[in-house]
Amino acid sequence: MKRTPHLLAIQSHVVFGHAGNSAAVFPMQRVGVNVWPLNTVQFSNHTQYGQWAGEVLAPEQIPALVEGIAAIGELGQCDAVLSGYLGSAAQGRAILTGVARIKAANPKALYLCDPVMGHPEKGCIVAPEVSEFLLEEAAAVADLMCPNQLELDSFSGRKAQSLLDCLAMARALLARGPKAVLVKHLAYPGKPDDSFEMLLVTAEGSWHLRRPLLAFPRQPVGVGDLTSGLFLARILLGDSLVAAFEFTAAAVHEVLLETQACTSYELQLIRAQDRIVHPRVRFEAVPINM
Ligand SMILES: Nc1ncnc2c1ncn2[C@@H]1O[C@H](COP(=O)(O)OP(=O)(O)O)[C@@H](O)[C@H]1O
Ligand SMILES: Cc1ncc(COP(=O)(O)O)c(C=O)c1O
Ligand SMILES: [Mg+2]
Repeated sequence: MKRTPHLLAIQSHVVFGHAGNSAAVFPMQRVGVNVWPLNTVQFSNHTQYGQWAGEVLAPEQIPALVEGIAAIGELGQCDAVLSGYLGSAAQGRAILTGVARIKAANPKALYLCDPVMGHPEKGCIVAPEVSEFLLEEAAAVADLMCPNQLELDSFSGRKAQSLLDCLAMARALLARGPKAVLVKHLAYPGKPDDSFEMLLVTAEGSWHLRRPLLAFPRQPVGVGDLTSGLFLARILLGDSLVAAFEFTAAAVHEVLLETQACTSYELQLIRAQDRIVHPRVRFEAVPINM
């Protein structure tokens, strides 16, 4: 019988709705991964509501919890670590300590870093030290990185001018260490208005993917977290990087279709759960030869 992979997911938790682990854990479980959620914050709701209650986990708790799993002899079972929104660079460093401990217990374990930096136009920006930490420290350790274009722009210190420019920025990030860079959401002048585009860049090649851009009165939150979680889950389940990329785009699109049909602000993960596992749509990752 094929072993069920185990994945340590270190990101935020919201009591109501879906962001961070609250967007990623259930879909990753639903596709067949044993998820170990380690919640970096517990908030009542995601921050785009403009107000919330709750607390941030003390950074030292992250390696302490990892050590607790080591103490019961289970850490070697961990096949991957996923990290998302960081409250501070200190929290990021605590995650890297945990990653090093896990890689010592299982040298094959993968680390996917989603370098969440928020959207300045939504009033959500991370401290410059977090951006610096992600580029200078996390990128060197991460096996996979999943920025969106805003995050890539922030790493590059300028805005992308074309698709080729996005590709160059993703390649520059790849050169810092990861084996693959998934750009979850492209933005560049001249991008067709009706499409939502993504990019996968590895040492072997680059692939571009288009899916329909859906209209929402308010952009749902947690899409990025859902995207990086499903991408890693499918890799652990044995997909190639390109297959995991195509699967993720299709599954996320299904969730967005359901969310749009319900005119809901929060992602409709429960209603879309069967289609997350068996998306009806398929989007092709097209190789880019430039
Ligand atoms: N097909 C789509 N149509 C319209 N909006 C989408 C679509 N897919 C994702 N989005 C929106 O685009 C943004 C996704 O960008 P991304 O950077 O990947 O994630 P996030 O901002 O959630 O980290 C989110 O605001 C999400 O609500
Ligand atoms: C608590 C929390 N976690 C994570 C996120 C990131 O969500 P997204 O996937 O949209 O980047 C947000 C966004 O507002 C948030 O409020
Ligand atoms: Mg994000």
